[in-house]
Amino acid sequence: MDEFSFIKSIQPTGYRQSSLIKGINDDAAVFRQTSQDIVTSVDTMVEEVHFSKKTMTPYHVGYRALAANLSDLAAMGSTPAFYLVSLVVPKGWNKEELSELYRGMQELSDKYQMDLIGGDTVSGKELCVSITVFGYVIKRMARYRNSALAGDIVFATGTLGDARAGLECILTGQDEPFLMGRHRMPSPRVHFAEKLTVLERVTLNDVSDGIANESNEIAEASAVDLHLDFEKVPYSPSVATLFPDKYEEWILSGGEDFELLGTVSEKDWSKVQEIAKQTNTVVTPIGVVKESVDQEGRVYMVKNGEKSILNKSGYTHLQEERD
Ligand SMILES: Nc1ncnc2c1ncn2[C@@H]1O[C@H](COP(=O)(O)OP(=O)(O)OP(=O)(O)O)[C@@H](O)[C@H]1O
Ligand SMILES: Cc1ncc(C[n+]2csc(CCOP(=O)(O)O)c2C)c(N)n1
Ligand SMILES: [Mg+2]
Ligand SMILES: [Mg+2]
Ligand SMILES: [Mg+2]
Repeated sequence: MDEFSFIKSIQPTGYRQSSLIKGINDDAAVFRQTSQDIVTSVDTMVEEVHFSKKTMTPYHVGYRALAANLSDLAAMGSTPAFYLVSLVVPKGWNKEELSELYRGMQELSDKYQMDLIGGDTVSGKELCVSITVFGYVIKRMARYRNSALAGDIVFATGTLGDARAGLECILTGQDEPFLMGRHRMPSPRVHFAEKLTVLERVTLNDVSDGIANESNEIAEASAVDLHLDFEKVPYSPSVATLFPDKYEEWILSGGEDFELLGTVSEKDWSKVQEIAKQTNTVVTPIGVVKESVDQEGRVYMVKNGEKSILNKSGYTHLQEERD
């Protein structure tokens, strides 16, 4: 297989998005949009950083790579439309493995009616999958991290810490299909976030690094303080049972759960609950937003009756170089 026969093999047979003018097979893709705002983002998965041959099959790599990008589109309240895939392929990856990687992406893109409209394929040392996504959102309705206000309820979707626990199960050979699935095939909260469009204001951030990070990003961007209650943070009982010494850390900073952390006014909380019900999403209130006296924006967490500052923590790329 060479670069060009590979590209031919992954070319879609048809496109779904009516705004697409030119897809794969020219120097670039073209789509036209006049009535909505366009949301775009890119996230990358690298072998030995985000996955290894031991932790994921090629199918999982494709699925997880697109899921992480869809999670950012969800965190902006947008509807997914297009994606482009940039691949660095090491020697030793065969055609079947690459087509499995695309099957993983396709499973999710079919679910959300997305079109694959381009990419790039080069050879290199480690497998690296970089996906660029585009989504649409009603004009001026994109959901930012800077819109939290004092009095808001802080909420989280799903359960936190599952992906980190799932990774541990995979690495240590414990057969826990649910947790392993949460690591390999996370569920971006696209439908839930889209439906929140009916709300005047909601603050959203997706949980890629862990709520210790993401809550601080909301607090800083909005210049408010978030007061979280540790006892309310949702997690799967099996995580606590299997990893009694680790689960408290993992639910705050395990990362890779691709759930949503948000804030919304108290008056709209019942609507959020209703939308959660409609979209089969579990949503849990975990704290409140208060004014920040010095506008710095901090996160406080009450645990065992004691309140302390919750600092950013979790996985940070480039850490060694900085130390
Ligand atoms: N190399 C880069 N060049 C330009 N902008 C970047 C680069 N890396 C990150 N950014 C920008 O920095 C901001 C934060 O990016 P970050 O990747 O932390 O967000 P995220 O995708 O939500 O988190 P994660 O990568 O953990 O999923 C985004 O606006 C992103 O586009
Ligand atoms: C084999 C293997 N080792 C370690 C990890 C853990 N890990 C890698 S990146 C990341 C944070 C999110 O990264 P990003 O900021 O790029 O979204 C975490 C928690 C893994 N998934 N696989
Ligand atoms: Mg990113
Ligand atoms: Mg994000
Ligand atoms: Mg991201």
